[in-house]
Amino acid sequence: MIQIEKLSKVYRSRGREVTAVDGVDLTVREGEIFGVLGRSGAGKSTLLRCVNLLERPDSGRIAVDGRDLLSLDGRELRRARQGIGMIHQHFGLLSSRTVAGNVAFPLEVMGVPRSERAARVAELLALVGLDEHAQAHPAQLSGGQKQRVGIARALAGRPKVLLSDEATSALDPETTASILELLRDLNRRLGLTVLLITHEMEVVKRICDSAAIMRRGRVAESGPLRELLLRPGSELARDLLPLPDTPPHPGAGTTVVDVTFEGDSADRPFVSSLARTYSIDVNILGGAVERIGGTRIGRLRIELPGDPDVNAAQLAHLREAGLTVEVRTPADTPAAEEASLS
Ligand SMILES: Nc1ncnc2c1ncn2[C@@H]1O[C@H](COP(=O)(O)OP(=O)(O)OP(=O)(O)O)[C@@H](O)[C@H]1O
Repeated sequence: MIQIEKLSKVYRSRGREVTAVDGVDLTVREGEIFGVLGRSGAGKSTLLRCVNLLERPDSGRIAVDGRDLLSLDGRELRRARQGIGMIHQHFGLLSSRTVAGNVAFPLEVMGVPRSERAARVAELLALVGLDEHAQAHPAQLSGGQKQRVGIARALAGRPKVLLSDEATSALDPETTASILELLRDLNRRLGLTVLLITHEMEVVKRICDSAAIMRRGRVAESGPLRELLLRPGSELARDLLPLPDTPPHPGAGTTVVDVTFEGDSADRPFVSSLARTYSIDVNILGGAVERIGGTRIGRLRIELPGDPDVNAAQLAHLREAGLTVEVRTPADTPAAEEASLS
């Protein structure tokens, strides 16, 4: 649904150049929720704003629903933008207008006749659960309600794509959860493709089907969430399923292994199977389990007696059980892990 190829954007001001987006390739499939994660300054906002050409990239290609946006003329681009809604961290509502007036605004701009507008506004407000607040003004609403107005307004042109710029960053955890639930619900009911940017792991964990990690203008890794988490060396797994940093340097005579597994750990008694098969003591150093997209994915850090070279059979045993197995080396220091989202 969204294809981004070799996209670059450089800001130039007062003789200084900042490469905000640096050769990004990204594919967002139709009907999925795709999260771009990264720290402040990573280039997320710039990337998102390039997708509806609020920001014009220096080079690269952006296709939305099969249309190459950079090749469109003014009128065609305006039409294409109707198919791309956007919501913002600070909602961007017009304080002088009522809730209904805010949602009607894009319909007026699109030239929807007055006779049709009221019904469409009512439909949109019902969709986001705000039908009873149509005549309220933004100042009378909570943050969550304001974002619901923002969502209703973004959906006015029946877009296929919704861009979300840190839509829950200004909200408390409970309200965040309800807005994320609404986005998931709209995604399913309307077949809406959602591209969101966030610095909150919680957002990715709760609703994203796929994700990318951005760092210094580049995509460090991207793909379906489940695949990413099971991929050896995954930064996302490191952040989403953190393990304690004990021990940063595996001591001589032991092997420290991070094992990533899917499904209930009870269904996969790999620790006891390993201990039984090789008559060894397996020490569990830490673990994390999360429910992601309906499946449980977990990571466990375990310690086996003996150096890695004497544990070849034991490691093969784990791999044969379909587990992702990563042997910790002295290079895996906390400092190396700290770099993950920077
Ligand atoms: N209009 C601008 N002019 C000059 N530099 C800019 C402009 N907008 C962004 N930048 C710079 O581009 C880089 C990427 O910024 P961007 O806002 O895209 O990152 P971000 O990941 O969205 O971070 P944040 O969450 O803080 O907005 C930063 O170094 C930023 O200072």
